[in-house]
Amino acid sequence: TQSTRPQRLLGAVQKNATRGQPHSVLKAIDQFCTHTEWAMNVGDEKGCILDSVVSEVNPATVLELGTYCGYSTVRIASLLPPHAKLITLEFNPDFAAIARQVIAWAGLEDKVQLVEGASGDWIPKMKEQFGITTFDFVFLDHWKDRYLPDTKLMEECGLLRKGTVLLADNVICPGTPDYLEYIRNSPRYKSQYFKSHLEYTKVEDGLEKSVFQG
Ligand SMILES: Nc1ncnc2c1ncn2CCCCCNC(=O)c1cc(-c2ccc(F)cc2)cc(O)c1O
Ligand SMILES: [Mg+2]
Repeated sequence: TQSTRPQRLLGAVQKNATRGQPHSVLKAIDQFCTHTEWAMNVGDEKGCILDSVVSEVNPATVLELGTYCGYSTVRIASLLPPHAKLITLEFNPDFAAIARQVIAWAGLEDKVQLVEGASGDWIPKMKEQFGITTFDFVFLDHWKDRYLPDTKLMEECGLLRKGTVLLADNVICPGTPDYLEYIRNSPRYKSQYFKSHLEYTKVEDGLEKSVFQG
């Protein structure tokens, strides 16, 4: 039977990366996606911007919306302080199964809790299920038409505090126009656009960093 792209990506990690070395996992995925098959990981160019924002925030609690194969999960978790926790939500069980193995290969399973399900269902349950009061950092990389409703949902559920940083992928390509309009015009956020390119291409894309003002 035919393998899927995530299965082929995992194979490239197991073949070319060293267990317990997150940077080698990222390098293996980026090489696979550059030379063999494009895949919708945040990639190395936007990944460096992600790294700088995560390092600046130094978060104890992280929420990632949209795990896919776990590339950005590994990227973020490898920068977290010892007792920090990253919760990542993935809707697609096949993607989640691959991501678990990629995260394990990087040796980061103790910092990561991968939850299968839709963001809209899980965001209201974060406090009771995981003992989270608020998130220090949120990476939005799931369905582009869920960025806005889920941000409003996080506000309503009291998951954001003064200073929480939201970082949104793909605000240009595929694009999240309603989210950008809201977040850039809301007095409750201070936003900044980081111009970059769609992973592994020359197409323009970028990340929007927004700080919740409380
Ligand atoms: N927990 C949850 N709740 C709701 N939805 C959930 C979810 N967990 C997952 N999903 C469902 C997300 C599915 C993947 C989202 N990402 C994308 O759709 C995406 C697409 C491109 C792209 C760009 C140009 C092209 F020509 C083609 C594709 C690039 C990217 O960086 C992308 O992140
Ligand atoms: Mg993305």
